[in-house]
Amino acid sequence: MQLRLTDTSLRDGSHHKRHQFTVDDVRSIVGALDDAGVPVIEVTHGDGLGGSSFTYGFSHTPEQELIKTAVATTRRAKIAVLMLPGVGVKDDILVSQDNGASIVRIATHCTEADVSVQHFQLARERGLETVGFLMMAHSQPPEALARQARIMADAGCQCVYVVDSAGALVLEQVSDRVAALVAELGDDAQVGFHGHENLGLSVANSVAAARAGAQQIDGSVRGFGAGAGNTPLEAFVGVCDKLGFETGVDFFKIVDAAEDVVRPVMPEECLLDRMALMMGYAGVYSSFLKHAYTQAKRYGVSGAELLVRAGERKLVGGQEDQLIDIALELSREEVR
Ligand SMILES: CC[C@H](O)CC(=O)C(=O)O
Ligand SMILES: [Mn+2]
Repeated sequence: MQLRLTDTSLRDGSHHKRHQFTVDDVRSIVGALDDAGVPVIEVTHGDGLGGSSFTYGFSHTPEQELIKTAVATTRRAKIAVLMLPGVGVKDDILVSQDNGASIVRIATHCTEADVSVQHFQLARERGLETVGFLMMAHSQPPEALARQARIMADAGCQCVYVVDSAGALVLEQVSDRVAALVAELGDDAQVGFHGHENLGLSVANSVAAARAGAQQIDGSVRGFGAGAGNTPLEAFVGVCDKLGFETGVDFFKIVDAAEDVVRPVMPEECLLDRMALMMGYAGVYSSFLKHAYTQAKRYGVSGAELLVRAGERKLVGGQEDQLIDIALELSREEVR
């Protein structure tokens, strides 16, 4: 069986690098991944088009410069961009297309697919390939996710992803969700899976997704992504070789790219440490990790406790400022 892989290190990894990618970083990573045969490479601010802001963190280099560089560097791989409606706007999609991106991935919280309808319609009218991201997929049962996937597919989405933003899903919880989408969408759209490593299961979960019928799988070379990182793409490629899934990616080349090209661009390795484990266990959006570090340090409270409470509050993307509220709550409790 054929799987189409997307590398997200130059988008999800942007969270880990606090959005400080340079043109040189993009050139070297895209060059190496393209050479290894990775078919799709995503390049955008970590929070998607338009994400460079006080709330999410300013980009070192304007994302459209990074997208242009990726397009100029790649020989075979398609360049994808991610957008969260409201963070970015439709014009951002059009500018990205003018700069050579050919796939647009629209991400919504997994109960809010209806906000993506106009973006899918626009993208298809303009001849872009479309992907939908149902984020925080652990928070909804399979049937509810499938209903949201149907909204995206009817709007023109060609592949709907089960997105384990918190790295909280465990094996059968992945296959049940993927299978529900496959049953709902049939030939109308493909199904994909995007994993995070917060409970140490991203590769196994991606295998579970593929076995349940997912045809597109995300990963990031060296795991370079938010939280404990994404599915390490080079490991997943090796596992696919062993299991008979065809990816078209050269294992030896991608292993070299991970070590020699991607690792030097990373500020540090993505770690499965206490904070990351709390995210997976409590079901917290992986991109909250750096914000949680910042607020825990600023208010002198436990980052792990902060994340557990963020999970209890069921925070979704865009509610980063509530981490300040929780940090204040914790510091008041400590004073008592
Ligand atoms: C802020 C967007 C988010 O990082 C998208 C994503 O990769 C996820 O939800 O896992
Ligand atoms: Mn992610």
